[in-house]
Amino acid sequence: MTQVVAKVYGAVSIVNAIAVGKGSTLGIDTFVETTLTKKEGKGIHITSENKTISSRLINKLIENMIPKKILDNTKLELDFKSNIPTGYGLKSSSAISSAVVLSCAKAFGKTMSDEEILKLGAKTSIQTKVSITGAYDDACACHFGGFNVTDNLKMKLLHRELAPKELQAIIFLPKSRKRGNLRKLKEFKNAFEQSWQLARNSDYWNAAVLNGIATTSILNSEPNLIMRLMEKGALCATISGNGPSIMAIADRKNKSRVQKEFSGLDGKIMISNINNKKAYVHEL
Ligand SMILES: Nc1ncnc2c1ncn2[C@@H]1O[C@H](COP(=O)(O)OP(=O)(O)O)[C@@H](O)[C@H]1O
Ligand SMILES: O=C(O)C1=C[C@@H](OP(=O)(O)O)[C@@H](O)[C@H](O)C1
Repeated sequence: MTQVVAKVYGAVSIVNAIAVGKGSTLGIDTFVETTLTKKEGKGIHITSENKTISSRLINKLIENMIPKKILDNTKLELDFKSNIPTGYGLKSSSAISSAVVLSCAKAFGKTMSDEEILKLGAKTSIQTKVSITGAYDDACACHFGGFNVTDNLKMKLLHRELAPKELQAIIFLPKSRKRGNLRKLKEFKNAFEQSWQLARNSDYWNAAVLNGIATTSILNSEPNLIMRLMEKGALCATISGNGPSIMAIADRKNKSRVQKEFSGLDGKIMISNINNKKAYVHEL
């Protein structure tokens, strides 16, 4: 029996990649932890906090990695612990993908580069329709932490750098989980291209504000909220990913004022530190 544990962190968006195929992201210290047990036998059994779940994404990742002949003679048990809310734009799917690939590679003695791990996750997310572009931007931030700037269509990480670790992400999770019409994002390519160019030049806060004004306007959210958060001293504010979460980055001095802006709204508030740590895996 082999047992391995992989831990991968969460992230927020700076620039949504759907419109122009290029994105930017920032690591935060939410996480997904996978414990993989490999035994003699057959079948894949997935649990999340001890409840059985089914996941096409996870099954497909394993199928894409491990030859059928080997899988037919191996029993795999994967248990997930996660504090990343799923389906809010906070990168749970990218974190899960990296955690599965990292743990399978370790358990089966497969040497994979970071790029191979990330590309496999991105390709599988397109294959299973979990993402549109492959979300290579999200995958990089979950895997490496810090700021990341990517070309998702080429699956290339163009730049990454550490982020100021004293800052915090203040994240609002609206009670209504409705997401807007994503096809509309492509009608405003110019705004996203400009926003990505700012991120490419390491001007992340302006990039995120422009992304925030564009995404809130297009996805029927509240552009005014972005302005109000900025007035309260946020360094930036935007919808994260396709939403519906809204994130603001602030220093500790302005955190409470920014947080208060969310407190009258219907939903939950989450505070997270910035993450610059890389994902990791080890054998138990
Ligand atoms: N804990 C989990 N267990 C299994 N699958 C998960 C888990 N978390 C996320 N996923 C996968 O990720 C998808 C959510 O992806 P998406 O809608 O892009 O939101 P997010 O921004 O959280 O990544 C889920 O539908 C599921 O396929
Ligand atoms: O489907 C995709 O390719 C993407 C989905 C969005 O993220 P979420 O899945 O977190 O909403 C977006 O931010 C990312 O740049 C690309």
